[in-house]
Amino acid sequence: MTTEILLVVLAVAVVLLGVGGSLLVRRGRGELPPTPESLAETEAEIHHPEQLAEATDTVERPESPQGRLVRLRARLARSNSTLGQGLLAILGRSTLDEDAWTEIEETLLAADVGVGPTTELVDRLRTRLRVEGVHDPAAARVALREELLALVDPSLDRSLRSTGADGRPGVVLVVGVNGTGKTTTVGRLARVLVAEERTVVLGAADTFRAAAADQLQTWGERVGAGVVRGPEGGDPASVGFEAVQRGIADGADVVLVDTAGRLHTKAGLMDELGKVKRVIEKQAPVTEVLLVIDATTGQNGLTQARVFGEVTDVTGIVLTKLDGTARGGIVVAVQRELGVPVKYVGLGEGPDDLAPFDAEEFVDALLG
Ligand SMILES: Nc1nc2c(ncn2[C@@H]2O[C@H](COP(=O)(O)OP(=O)(O)OP(=O)(O)O)[C@@H](O)[C@H]2O)c(=O)[nH]1
Repeated sequence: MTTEILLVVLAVAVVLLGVGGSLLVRRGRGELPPTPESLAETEAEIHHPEQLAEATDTVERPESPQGRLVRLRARLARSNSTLGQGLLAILGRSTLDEDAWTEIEETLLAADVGVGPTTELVDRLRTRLRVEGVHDPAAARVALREELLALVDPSLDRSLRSTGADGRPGVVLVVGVNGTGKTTTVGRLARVLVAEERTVVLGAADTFRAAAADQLQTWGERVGAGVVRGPEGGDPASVGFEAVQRGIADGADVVLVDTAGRLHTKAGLMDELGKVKRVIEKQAPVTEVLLVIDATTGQNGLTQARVFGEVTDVTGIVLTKLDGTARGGIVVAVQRELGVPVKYVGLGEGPDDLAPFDAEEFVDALLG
């Protein structure tokens, strides 16, 4: 008998706790706790910044993006020592014969610079050293630096297009195959923007991977950014829509939308990304489409770039994991492939290891 009473009390407590918890999560929206029906596709959960600030003890202050590439240049130099130091060693030889130029070519190709840009660089450097009668290693280094720089192209506009018009937030759509570090990049970009004193809302439109939304929520909580997420397997476009709607309502500066990249057929990908963009643009124009590519995947990364470039208007590239590869030349190859600039590079696993890309810093880091 006593056991039965105890069980009843326990059951009542569990029910009360459940209802209380649901109300707590959804407070301020004047709604009842969610029913399975109310978690329909179009329903996205909204996590307000003030709720998040309460939930976390301390909101972090991320490192300013300025100077990050300088801080991280040692990682770039270390992983790409064969490229920079290798080229300098060959150019430092007393005579540059055919074999030496073949070696230079092979070094550039091994670093994923790509056939076209490699031929261009070798031809220009060769002509230049001959015409200018360069013999000493210091002068050869200056010439190499200038030619590498020309390939990376310092004239490209690498600023993030994150400013909206007419009082609406800028909208940055982040696309790419899952596993490239896309979600991590969205979280890191939020930190870059928060460090620049901008307010951010994150949209977890990668509804196919529940962990992606959880990850994003953690990133958001750490910097006090609101996160809009939907039910697992829900409609990514509606999450994007609600994220931008929330950004407008909160007067946020930027909305960053993480998308799913699990689709490998071009038609499916086109349908999905096209729909996300179209639906979002009922609220505000997408100001930037960033493609995330894992630098360690070489040719595979370039193939991905090609496919994404065909299905959506990519306006900027983020190259992740550049600290873990000797293929730094992919910066050149991928820019050529898409005709759009690399805007950020990932150089480590830390939350602030995403650096705004700078052509001169990059080339100087390569040459050590
Ligand atoms: N060394 C290094 N690791 C990175 C970099 N960018 C991301 N990572 C790591 O890669 C791991 C996760 O990347 P992914 O497996 O691609 O997962 P994700 O970030 O959720 O990415 P998506 O699946 O694309 O959404 C994490 O441990 C990140 O810290 C980088 O630039 N350098």
